[in-house]
Amino acid sequence: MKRARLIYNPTSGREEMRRLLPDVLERLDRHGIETSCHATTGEGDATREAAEAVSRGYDIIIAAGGDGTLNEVVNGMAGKDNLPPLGIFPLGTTNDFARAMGIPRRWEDYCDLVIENKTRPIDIGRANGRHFINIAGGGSLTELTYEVPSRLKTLIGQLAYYMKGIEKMASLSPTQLIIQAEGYEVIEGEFMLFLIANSNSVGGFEKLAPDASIDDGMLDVIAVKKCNLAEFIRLVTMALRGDHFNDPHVVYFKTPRMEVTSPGHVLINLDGELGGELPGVFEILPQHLQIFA
Ligand SMILES: Nc1ncnc2c1ncn2[C@@H]1O[C@H](COP(=O)(O)OP(=O)(O)OP(=O)(O)O)[C@@H](O)[C@H]1O
Repeated sequence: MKRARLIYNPTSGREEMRRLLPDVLERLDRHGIETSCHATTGEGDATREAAEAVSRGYDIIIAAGGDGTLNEVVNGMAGKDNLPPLGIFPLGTTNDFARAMGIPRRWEDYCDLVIENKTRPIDIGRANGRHFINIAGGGSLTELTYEVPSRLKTLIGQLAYYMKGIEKMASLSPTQLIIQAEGYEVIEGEFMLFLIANSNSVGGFEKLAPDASIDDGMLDVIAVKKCNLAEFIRLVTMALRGDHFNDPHVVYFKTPRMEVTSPGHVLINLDGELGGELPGVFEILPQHLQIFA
């Protein structure tokens, strides 16, 4: 018998996990996976539980919830030795990461992947000691993810980000950044934002970093140089189609590690959550975690 720990956000996805729980547990148990559960109670709880599950030597950890819960679970696990593989039941609105990994929508299909032990290694990003799996970034526009009220988010999903984004563009301002990436000369200048992608699915922009691969040991960095509102809107439209790489405002490169500093006050966004502020050291932990996928 294997032992699994299922950490789920009971409020995610119209409380879907509560409904599915008996069937999920029964299916796993029938195939030799004895699963105990923890319903998260609020911020930070999933991180504590995941760290505890690693220490207690569970064979499998499963995170059920939105990207927030997943990020918390990864933060509880990453950096430790002897990590068990991680399963993901995507229950949120965007589920960026699960989409990038091609995780099946049907819970039955996903349980079967866990039962058959189908895993693949993934890179984990680290920024000033905290971890991210999808994307990190900074600059005024990346701050909008904290400002979308969560009730609005669940009501109308991704549209909320775009609405807030349009509202925010009017007050878009550049920041002075110094970017020191391993393998490159120092880049210094005024930027609208910088994004560091680990996977290639970012808030509906599937073509933002089409080359980003989850297991290549590299971060894909996209920085947008100072431009006016019209130019920026044009760039966003181009980015939806993946045509932004030839634009003179776009700096794009891959690196395993980089340091970003600024004389200004710049917040760091990690997987849509607030992750401290610059200066920041961003690095990749190559193939650090096994995911059922
Ligand atoms: N019982 C709970 N009640 C309220 N908030 C919770 C609870 N458990 C966890 N949380 C918090 O809710 C945050 C968001 O959760 P999560 O991302 O799983 O759900 P979501 O908002 O449905 O997903 P998405 O962000 O994709 O819309 C988590 O980061 C966590 O801090």
